[in-house]
Amino acid sequence: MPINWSVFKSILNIDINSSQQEQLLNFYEILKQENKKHNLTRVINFEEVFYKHFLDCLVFTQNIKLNDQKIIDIGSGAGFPGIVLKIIFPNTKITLLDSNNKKISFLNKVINDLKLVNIRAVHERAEALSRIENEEYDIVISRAVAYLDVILELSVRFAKKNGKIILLKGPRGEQELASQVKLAPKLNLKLDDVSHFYHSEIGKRINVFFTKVKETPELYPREYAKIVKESTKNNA
Ligand SMILES: C[S@@+](CC[C@H](N)C(=O)[O-])C[C@H]1O[C@@H](n2cnc3c(N)ncnc32)[C@H](O)[C@@H]1O
Repeated sequence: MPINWSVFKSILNIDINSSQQEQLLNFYEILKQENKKHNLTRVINFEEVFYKHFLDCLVFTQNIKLNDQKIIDIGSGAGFPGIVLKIIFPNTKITLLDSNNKKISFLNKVINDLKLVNIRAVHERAEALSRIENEEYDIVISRAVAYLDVILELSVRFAKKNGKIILLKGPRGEQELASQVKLAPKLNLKLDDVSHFYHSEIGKRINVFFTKVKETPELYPREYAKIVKESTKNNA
């Protein structure tokens, strides 16, 4: 089946050139190949990867202009959204973070094979790395990593003052939103926008945008076990 690249424009108003198309195809081939060994993603049929990974990762760019920002993708997994963002917005500077070394090896292979620059993959936990890379990023993004209040606390310290935290969520995002009401002010975050999107092939997406208004209190992020325990209690 021929690939309908025009949907980047028609659905998301994104212009994509032939070298970006080639990079996405190469990314897909590496993913398919390595998935046989490492079980990186459930979604592997090309059409599904095209809509449910590539296009899905770009929906939020309708709400924010990407150019040369410094971005960290927490829990990047097989490179979503970080690798897709690098291909489509090559001037961004991207850190891909994951606590699973198998994912980091895969991400390094993609970076090398596609000859991507100004992008690195780091094997570490978010709560540990954010104490080191404190307030270094313009944008902190993640997709499908944890419940909304948990990922918010894991993200917050990475963001610069006035930096953005963007959570790419599925249909359950709406219900998870209640968990930010008490937490966001403690983290010095302001909820900017909750963006609802639906497309028959991509599905229902809820993207949540925060701005960091002041520096992060020393307490945060707490130990992972504590964050999850409180989240479970609050969201029971
Ligand atoms: C369900 S996968 C999602 C991967 C990718 N973002 C996507 O949307 O396909 C969640 C990833 O987050 C990573 N992860 C979970 N908790 C983490 C933490 N505290 N620090 C860094 N990575 C974490 C896991 O290793 C896993 O690769």
